[in-house]
Amino acid sequence: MHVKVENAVKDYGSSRVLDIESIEFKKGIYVILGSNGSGKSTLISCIAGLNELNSGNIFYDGKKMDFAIRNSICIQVQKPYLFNKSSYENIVSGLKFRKSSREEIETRYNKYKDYFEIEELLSKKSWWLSGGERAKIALLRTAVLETEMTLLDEPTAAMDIESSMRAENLIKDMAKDNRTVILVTHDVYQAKRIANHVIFMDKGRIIEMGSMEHVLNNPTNKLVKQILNI
Ligand SMILES: Nc1ncnc2c1ncn2[C@@H]1O[C@H](COP(=O)(O)OP(=O)(O)OP(=O)(O)O)[C@@H](O)[C@H]1O
Repeated sequence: MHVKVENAVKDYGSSRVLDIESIEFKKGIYVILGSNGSGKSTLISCIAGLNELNSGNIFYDGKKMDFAIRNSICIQVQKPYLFNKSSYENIVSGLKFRKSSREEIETRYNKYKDYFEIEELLSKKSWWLSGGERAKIALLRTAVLETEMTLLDEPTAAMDIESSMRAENLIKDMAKDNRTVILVTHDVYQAKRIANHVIFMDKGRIIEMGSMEHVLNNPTNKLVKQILNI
């Protein structure tokens, strides 16, 4: 899906939290980095249609948001809510909500369940899971939907190193077949490992963007240079 954000402004009271002239997302993994409060979550929640811009436009393959587009986008928010059901029920809950057939649910579940070692978690009610365990179940619930565009807000923040690596493999697979992933993270190393494109934000604005390779080799912004340790 080709998403174009134009002249996007979002204000909360008198404070402007998003002020973006233009940005486009096509296929691959786009990683958004930036300090706390720089507008990363606001941007992706506006793209997902969870939040409204005060002014500006977002076009999806040249069109405005509608029901079909909404169904081809999935956002995993920073603190995903899990139902107080088994981990299995949580993983397939989005598919059930979208009225997938029983066969489809089983096929998708089996396709994704081994990205993490979740055997022990399956019988547990989600409310008893640790933070990292919940993060794995949430990411699987997002992955099984196989949406054309997936927006992820710090999905690995609570995971241990090995689990983060597994999650990164899953995220790479979410961007296969010309699909798009937009990942918000504070982990520059993670960005270096998996990003095709990188966007740096500061105070609601984009201060640097481009292919990962280009930005790594030719950062122009002083803050970006510092973050990348260049
Ligand atoms: N509903 C709201 N009402 C008022 N201010 C808000 C609201 N939601 C977000 N903000 C403010 O908007 C700014 C941008 O927030 P946002 O969550 O997009 O930042 P972020 O870059 O994702 O930060 P972090 O890295 O800490 O997750 C922050 O200053 C935040 O306090």
